Parts: sequence; structure tokens; C-alpha cells
Amino acid sequence: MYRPVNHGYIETIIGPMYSGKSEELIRRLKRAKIAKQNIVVFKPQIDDRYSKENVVSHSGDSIEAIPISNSNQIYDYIDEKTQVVGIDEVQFFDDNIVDVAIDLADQGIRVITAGLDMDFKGEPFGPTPRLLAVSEFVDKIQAICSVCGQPATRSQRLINSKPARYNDPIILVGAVESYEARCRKCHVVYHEDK
Ligand SMILES: Nc1ncnc2c1ncn2[C@@H]1O[C@H](COP(=O)(O)OP(=O)(O)O)[C@@H](O)[C@H]1O
Ligand SMILES: Cc1cn([C@H]2C[C@H](O)[C@@H](COP(=O)(O)O)O2)c(=O)[nH]c1=O
Ligand SMILES: [Zn+2]
Repeated sequence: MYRPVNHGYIETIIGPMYSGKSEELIRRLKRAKIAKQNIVVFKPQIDDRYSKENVVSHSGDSIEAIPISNSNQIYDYIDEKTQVVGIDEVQFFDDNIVDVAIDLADQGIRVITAGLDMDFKGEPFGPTPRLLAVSEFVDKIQAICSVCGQPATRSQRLINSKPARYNDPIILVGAVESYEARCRKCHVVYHEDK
């Protein structure tokens, strides 16, 4: 694909749940739209929490998005006019999403991704660590700890109001019924062997 000027790069917005990643992604994409840039937004199909075809923040901001089940599907919606690509919930994709982001940036596209850096156990989540390494710009943002009010960097999973167990599955789509924002001190994971 021919692009006359190569100004591509990757921006990544990371943090725990409720930290404002989707709000910030939507804000940047809406500004690009105001600048009359050609944008395309993607989200993983499994995230049907608030909407199937929009990125929606916990506070209700939204922008139209294409749900995809495989990162290579992004290429079906990109052409020589595409200037900005947004990808939300990037942690749910496989590692190939990083190669797609690199390829798009190499083609001159501004790629803006948002996702969780850590899972409910406080461990690196899916492709995010590698994505951070190759991004030109990274913004790590915080929520408010639901226990103590300090800046929250972790996502607390609660099952029947109790901390989730270490061996529980990593993926569980949800919001306030299953997750709270917590700081390091207030974040709890239940280890059955301890
Ligand atoms: N504990 C919390 N800390 C900060 N914001 C919260 C919290 N709980 C709910 N919110 C709401 O969530 C919004 C951020 O939502 P969103 O952008 O979807 O976050 P993220 O994509 O990081 O999960 C905030 O503007 C606020 O209205
Ligand atoms: C911590 C954690 C989260 N999830 C899920 C829960 C939500 O559906 C998304 C995160 O959404 P947000 O826009 O950041 O609020 O991820 C999960 O599947 N596993 C986890 O460990
Ligand atoms: Zn706390």
C-alpha cells in the first residue's frame, strides 16, 4: 500500500479497570475525527458488555467500533485512506495484535491502543507487555481505590463479594458486578495453598 509520508507510530493507554482508558481512547479518536482524519476503531468480539458495535466507557462515552475475533481481520477494513486506527481491550487479543500494530505504524498509520496491563492476579495480561515495549508513547493511568481512595493500579475480581482465587480463569468479561479498582495495598488474590 503506497503512503506518501510515513508518520506512523503506536500510542498505548494502560491501567486498571475504571482508570479512564476507554474515555481517553475515545477522546483522542474524536479529536482525530474533528481534524477530518480517516479513523477506524476495533474491539474484540468477546467484549459485548455495554454494546457489540461501540467502544463504551463506564461513564457512558461511546464511539462506533468494529467487533473482530482475530487481529488479522483489521486488514479487511484498512485502505490507503486510513490515517488512525483505534483498538480497545487490547489484552483480549492474541500476540499477533502487536505485529499488526507494528505493521500499521510502519505503513504510516497512527495506532492508538488501550487495555489492561495486569490481570486480576496482578500479572502481565496477554499481549500488553510486548505492546508496551514497541509503543512510541505509553500513558499509564490510575483509577481510585474503592477501599482506601488512593490511586488504584490493580483490578480486584470479586466472586460473590469475595476475592477471586489465583487459579480462576484469566478471562471473565464484566464490570461492577465482578470488579473493583484497588491500590497495591488493598488488592487481594486468594491463594488456596496458603
Ligand atoms: N474506582 C473508580 N475510579 C475512577 N473512576 C471510576 C471508578 N469507578 C467508576 N469510575 C468511572 O469510570 C470512568 C472511566 O471509565 P472507562 O474509561 O471505561 O475506564 P477503563 O476503560 O479504564 O475501564 C470514570 O470517568 C468514572 O466515571
Ligand atoms: C482484570 C481482568 C479483567 N477482565 C475483563 C473485565 C472487563 O470485561 C475487561 C476490562 O475492561 P475495562 O474497559 O478495562 O474496564 O477485562 C478479565 O477478563 N480478566 C481480568 O483478569
Ligand atoms: Zn487502597
